Amino acid sequence: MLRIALIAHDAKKQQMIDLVAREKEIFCRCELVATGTTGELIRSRVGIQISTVLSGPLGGDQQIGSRIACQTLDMVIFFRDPLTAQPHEPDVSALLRLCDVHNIPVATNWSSAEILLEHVKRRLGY
Ligand SMILES: O=C(CO)COP(=O)(O)O
Repeated sequence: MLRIALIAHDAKKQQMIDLVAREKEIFCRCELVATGTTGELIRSRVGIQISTVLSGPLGGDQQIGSRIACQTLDMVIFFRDPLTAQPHEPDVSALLRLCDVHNIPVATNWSSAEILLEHVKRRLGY
């Protein structure tokens, strides 16, 4: 089963909910993990099974990064807010850096997420 991390900064959380709701059938067939607030929102608004780590600013990005380093994640969708400074910017950079270190596909906006999901659909035989 494909293991996908879902993360969204506050200004992008609605976009993440919209994406997961739209592609619910696909996401239901994946193993999902999210940072705390993103995951709780997805769970309550979309009604999909998703495990959570800590909230991003409290270490959640680092926990996701650890999974990337341990090779227990296959893909990351991380809707970053490029217009707002984040107190945990070093953690955000570290997570994205680890995706590059371990060659993990990462989408940081809607268009790239759609392209990654096309790949997921093909893998699932759609
Ligand atoms: O801050 C985040 C990613 O950097 C996301 O964390 P939350 O999902 O807990 O809001």
